[in-house]
Amino acid sequence: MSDTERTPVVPAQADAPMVETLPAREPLLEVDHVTLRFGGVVALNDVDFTLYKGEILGLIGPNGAGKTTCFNAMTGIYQPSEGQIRFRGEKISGKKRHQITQLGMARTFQNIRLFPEMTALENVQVGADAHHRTSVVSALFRLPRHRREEREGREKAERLLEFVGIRPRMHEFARNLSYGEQRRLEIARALATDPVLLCLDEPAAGFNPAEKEELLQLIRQIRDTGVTVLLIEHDMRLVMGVTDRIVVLEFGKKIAEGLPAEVRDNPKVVAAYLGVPDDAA
Ligand SMILES: Nc1ncnc2c1ncn2[C@@H]1O[C@H](COP(=O)(O)OP(=O)(O)OP(=O)(O)O)[C@@H](O)[C@H]1O
Repeated sequence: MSDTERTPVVPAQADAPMVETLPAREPLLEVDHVTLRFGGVVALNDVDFTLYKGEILGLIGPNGAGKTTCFNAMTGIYQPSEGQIRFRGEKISGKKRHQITQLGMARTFQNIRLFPEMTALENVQVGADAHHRTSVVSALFRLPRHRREEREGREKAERLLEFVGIRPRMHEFARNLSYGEQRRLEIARALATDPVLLCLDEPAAGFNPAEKEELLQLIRQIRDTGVTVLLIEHDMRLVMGVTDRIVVLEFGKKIAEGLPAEVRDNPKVVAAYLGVPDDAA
């Protein structure tokens, strides 16, 4: 895929046309009857759903429902025992992590994974470096092309830090950033690979209500630049406020899928969240 097919998330895009609120119905990621077992544990049981281009999809469910396993299967960490996952029409199975990144998928992790001894700027530049084309020779001798890419990478990293709201902290070591700033930095680093799909694994974990609200705004801004977003979350209220559609897992099975209001009123979902037995819901 050429770089021009991607929509980079940088402030230069701020005046780009807004994506329609209604999801475009072009499939981007297809989870096709996926079952995934760990020994005797069926972490995903015939899970089937599609993520459409331009939407914010919430993947929710109580603890142990299979959300992270589903994410890990989508991002190539686990291979499904049965079924398959397609991203932009291509099978994910058998692809290496960097190939999936090159295809345009980026993710953040439930437990923050930054380089603590690098600055915020350097952490983002590492992401942007994935797209550099210069050879080792060019880098070693600092040929003009390499120098230009280095400069562009830095400018892009600065714009991304501005976009996520932590540019004033760009020279700070990642370990010195506040928890909320580190979460934003993770998002900036993921965006540096110019993804078409950004997968966020519980990005609001540990946030207070004000921080959650700010994060929702950031997620909307990301979507408005043309990036499709998949959001794992178990805070139902948070998901309701930002997603176009929601898929609900419980014990590895999809128990509901639909618009936020439909999902919220679904008795199975209410039961799953309140721990009410199915037949009493
Ligand atoms: N590597 C693994 N080996 C064995 N079992 C696993 C592994 N990863 C996940 N599981 C099991 O698979 C099931 C689904 O776990 P998963 O972490 O995907 O749930 P989750 O919905 O992300 O939960 P949480 O909200 O607590 O993060 C659980 O029963 C879990 O114990």
